[in-house]
Amino acid sequence: MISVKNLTKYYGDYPAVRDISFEVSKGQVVGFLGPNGAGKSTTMRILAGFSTATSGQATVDGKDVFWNPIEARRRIGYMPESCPLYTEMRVEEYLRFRGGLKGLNRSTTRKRIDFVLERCWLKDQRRQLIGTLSKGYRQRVGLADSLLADPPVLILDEPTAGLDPTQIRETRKLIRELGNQHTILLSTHILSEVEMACDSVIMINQGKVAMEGTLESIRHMGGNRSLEDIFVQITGVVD
Ligand SMILES: Nc1ncnc2c1ncn2[C@@H]1O[C@H](COP(=O)(O)OP(=O)(O)OP(=O)(O)O)[C@@H](O)[C@H]1O
Repeated sequence: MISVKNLTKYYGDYPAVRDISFEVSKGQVVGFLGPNGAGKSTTMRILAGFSTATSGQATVDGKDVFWNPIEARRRIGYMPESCPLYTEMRVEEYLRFRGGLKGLNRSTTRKRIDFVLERCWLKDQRRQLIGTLSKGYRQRVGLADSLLADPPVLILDEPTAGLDPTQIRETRKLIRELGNQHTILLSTHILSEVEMACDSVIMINQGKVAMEGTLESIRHMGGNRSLEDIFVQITGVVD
């Protein structure tokens, strides 16, 4: 469903992503795991069509991200790390606006808004100004937006960052449920999140894929140690 081949991205002279390749199969929830600055957001932004690559290939549902960007983007719901929401709009108004941008007709937009407001626990906030929402609620609006057009692929960049423990738990549960209908690539540096929400893991470090596989196979490759121990060894982060 997502295929990345030899993807490289330089910012000036700095290689943020270095020749990475990976595949995400249909229906999988995959954790994109790595320390700060590993290149997760950069890769996700490229996949979502918000940034160019220096070289390499990427397809989403068979559509080339660089050569067929409109078709590729139609298949992706992207939630960036900090959602660029319009603070002067009300939640429902914003989602209606986004539905229009995504090419949904009015009746589909209406139905989908009701669905995503319910799914993302936003029914009581539908008429609230986005600027008056707390960070956690803004994250929910970002998630609702990514689900709006019912895309087959969700690319979620640290969806639980900044949430309180209850919201984190609810969001992980939601992601798990969404995994029944969507292929999901989810970035995080929270290891327990991967263990709770994901089928498999792609670990990246310094712009390169360091290890990938199911949680079981990663633990096996790492000598049956915990995911945390393996992560610390790979990333060289010391307690
Ligand atoms: N627009 C930019 N210009 C220059 N360097 C950038 C830019 N965006 C990211 N970088 C650099 O590229 C590297 C990878 O950044 P990226 O945001 O992809 O990492 P990340 O894995 O998402 O990190 P985090 O977990 O902290 O969000 C970092 O060293 C970062 O400083």
